[in-house]
Amino acid sequence: MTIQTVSTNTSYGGVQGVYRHASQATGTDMVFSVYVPPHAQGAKLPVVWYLSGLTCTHANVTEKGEFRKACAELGLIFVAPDTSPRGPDVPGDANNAYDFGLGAGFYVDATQEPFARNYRMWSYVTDELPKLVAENFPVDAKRQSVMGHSMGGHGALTVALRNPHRYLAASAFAPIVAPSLVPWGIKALTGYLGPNKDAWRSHDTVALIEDGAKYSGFLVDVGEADNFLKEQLKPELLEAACAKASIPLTLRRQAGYDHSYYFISTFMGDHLHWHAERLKG
Ligand SMILES: N[C@@H](CCC(=O)N[C@@H](CS)C(=O)NCC(=O)O)C(=O)O
Repeated sequence: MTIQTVSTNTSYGGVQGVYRHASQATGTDMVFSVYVPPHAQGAKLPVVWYLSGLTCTHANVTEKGEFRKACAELGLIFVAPDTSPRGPDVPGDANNAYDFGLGAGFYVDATQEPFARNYRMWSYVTDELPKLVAENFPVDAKRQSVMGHSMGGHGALTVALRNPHRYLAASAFAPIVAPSLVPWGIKALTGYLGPNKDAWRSHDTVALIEDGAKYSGFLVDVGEADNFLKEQLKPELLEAACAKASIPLTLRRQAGYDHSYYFISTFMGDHLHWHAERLKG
């Protein structure tokens, strides 16, 4: 599997790169970013996966996430995939809405037409891209963790709950915790997986926990001034599910913060320290 370098820039003594490759999973070219911190030659480093939210590419967090200083200090590789397949032949939302189709893959493998061929973001982020990154960067595959924002917070929590031994830590900014119950999620899961709600449960954090999935603990930040908090995010449902299942949850309600990268970048350092603590060799 080969990758093409789009750009590299030195930052905090490491290298911030952007790369392109032909994805088998999505049948399209995909672009992703990787930050490799300064490290001793031959060293293998832990890797943090960051899954982005609606409308994002790799670029939003790469440019606005302010993760590099902490990653350089903590010795963490940081990988940011795109949020959907893209290209002239990839079907999107019929009305060009921002919350379905391009930029809104929801980290599932679609089963419904016309999306099933390209919208395979679950396979992409849990299988194809990890293999590609391990082949091309100094990754210690035994030390991986995952975080994300909003739709990507949903992705991070579901990926962790379904692969608890591979991802040693999981955290989220403003995650969609119960997509089966909120407008963004209902639209996406119906469109990609069809109307049978049984098929949605393995892509719903609260449902996965209700169905018995276990995890060592989550760090979740939400902003109290986030316009999506009450209708789409509903952190109280995660709080209740974790309490019932005895899954440790650190849920922080941050006064004054909204849904934006001003919020994410403020608490990015806290999250990376949380991950580094759990990724120690
Ligand atoms: N206000 C946005 C809603 C989508 C949104 O807030 N997206 C979040 C993730 S759910 C985001 O990170 N947007 C890109 C950015 O802030 O850079 C829109 O209508 O495009």
